[in-house]
Amino acid sequence: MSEVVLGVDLGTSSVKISAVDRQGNIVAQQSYDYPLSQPKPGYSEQNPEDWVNGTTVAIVRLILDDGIKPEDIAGISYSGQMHGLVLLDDNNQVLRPAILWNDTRTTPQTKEIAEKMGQEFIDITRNKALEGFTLPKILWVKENEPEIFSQASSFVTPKDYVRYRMTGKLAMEISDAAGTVAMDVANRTWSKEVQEAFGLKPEFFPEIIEGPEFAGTISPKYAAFSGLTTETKVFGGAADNAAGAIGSAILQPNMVMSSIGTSGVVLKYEDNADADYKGKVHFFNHAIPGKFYSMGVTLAAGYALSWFKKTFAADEDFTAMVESAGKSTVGANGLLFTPYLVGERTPYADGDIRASWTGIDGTHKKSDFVRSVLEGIIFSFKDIFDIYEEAGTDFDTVVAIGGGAKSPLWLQIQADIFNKKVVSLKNEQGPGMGAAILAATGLGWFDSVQDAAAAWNSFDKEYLPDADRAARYAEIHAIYKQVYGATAEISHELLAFRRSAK
Ligand SMILES: Nc1ncnc2c1ncn2[C@@H]1O[C@H](COP(=O)(O)OP(=O)(O)O)[C@@H](O)[C@H]1O
Ligand SMILES: O=C(CO)[C@@H](O)[C@H](O)COP(=O)(O)O
Repeated sequence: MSEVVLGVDLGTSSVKISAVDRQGNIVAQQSYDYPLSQPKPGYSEQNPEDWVNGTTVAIVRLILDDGIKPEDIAGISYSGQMHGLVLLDDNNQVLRPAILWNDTRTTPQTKEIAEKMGQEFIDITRNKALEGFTLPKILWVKENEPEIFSQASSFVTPKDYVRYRMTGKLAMEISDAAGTVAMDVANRTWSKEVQEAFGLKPEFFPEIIEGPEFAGTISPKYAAFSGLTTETKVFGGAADNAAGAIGSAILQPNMVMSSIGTSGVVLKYEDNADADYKGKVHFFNHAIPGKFYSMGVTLAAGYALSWFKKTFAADEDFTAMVESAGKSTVGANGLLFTPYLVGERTPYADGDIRASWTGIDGTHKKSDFVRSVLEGIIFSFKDIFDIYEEAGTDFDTVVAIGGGAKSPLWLQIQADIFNKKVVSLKNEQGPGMGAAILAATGLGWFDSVQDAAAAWNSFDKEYLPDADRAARYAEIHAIYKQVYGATAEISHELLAFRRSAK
């Protein structure tokens, strides 16, 4: 077999590794699931050791089951779930479970940041301090677990931790560093203002590296553990959404990415740091050196569908359950679902909002409920599209990626609700492909990330909007938009009631 690169996509539900040859073909793929721990309402944690073990099992299977020769693996890079806090001691030992991107315990810390730094925080980090970002998590540990924080000497985000375990070298790649909201995004450095305002030492912040930058080789210890050789070169990688954008060739402002993973994301490529969305969407450094991207996030997208399946259709096949929505109608016969199962980010930065069904009728069938979930998730994406449209941005093509892009019915629902052309990839592994592209660029197989993304681009089927369905969806989306305001107070009271339970 010829040379390959490995793209390691460290998601929230599983790690998926794609072996990609020099022509951009995925020659083998392996994945490994790991659990999510939700010990209290709003909490979401994982054990970093599960990421390392899952990654290692998938690599071992690529070697033993798929016949990938270790000496043919020229390079490895990563895509990683963003914002998770992995706190490390002096010896780089993990001090507590990682606090993830969808953990919303940090509302007091987000208020503290806003009160202390106000507009200056948004001007520097280009983001509002939201619950999911890493800085509020750091402050939460500092305030709530001082004995643990006193032992902390550094921190990293999830895929940067896995890369550390594979190479022995600690660093943070820039698109994930931006997602900590402790960076001066336009100047591409850690922000001294943020460090001083919150009493965090500069040494606490690891070195920042670029997406395609060489980060080391596989360490002898990890080679013995995994079967890899110490010749394999390792490169920085990207935050999963930046990697997804690279893997789906979102390289021009007329295209957006729609990703349905555990979270949901609408992402736009930004050539420079000029755009000003006033903190309504996130704005981060890209893993393409010198570039940026903006995005809005639905906290529970694929998660909402998986929750529905686990709770109401545990014995059904996933694909069959999703396709049963075809028996319902546009608008699920008047049943509306909002997907705020773990709070929301965009457009409502509200960690305490919760999901709802409105309009349940005695005639509704299970297929209506499935369809309402699929539609509610996409209505929430449409809210993000509306922010971009209000800001005067225009685009004509949506590239759909993530586990949710496996369903043709859901892709058509996206086209009809967005009223735009939706394009799928030959393989929905956008982030894994993005990670492979960063390794290929780092190895010098291509002159730039853009060249690699264009060469390995694998657009597949197009889904065009139907004018009648799009018009019906526009009517229902206008009703959907009223649900947040109408349910927020009740939702907050219910959560307070739940939290007060002994
Ligand atoms: N056959 C399917 N049709 C539609 N959606 C699916 C299907 N299988 C899985 N999914 C959705 O894909 C999501 C996982 O996507 P993935 O991109 O793997 O997430 P992550 O990167 O967060 O681990 C699940 O939460 C699930 O809702
Ligand atoms: O918090 C965000 C982006 O800001 C999430 O998109 C995470 O990056 C997790 O991604 P998935 O596991 O859903 O791919």
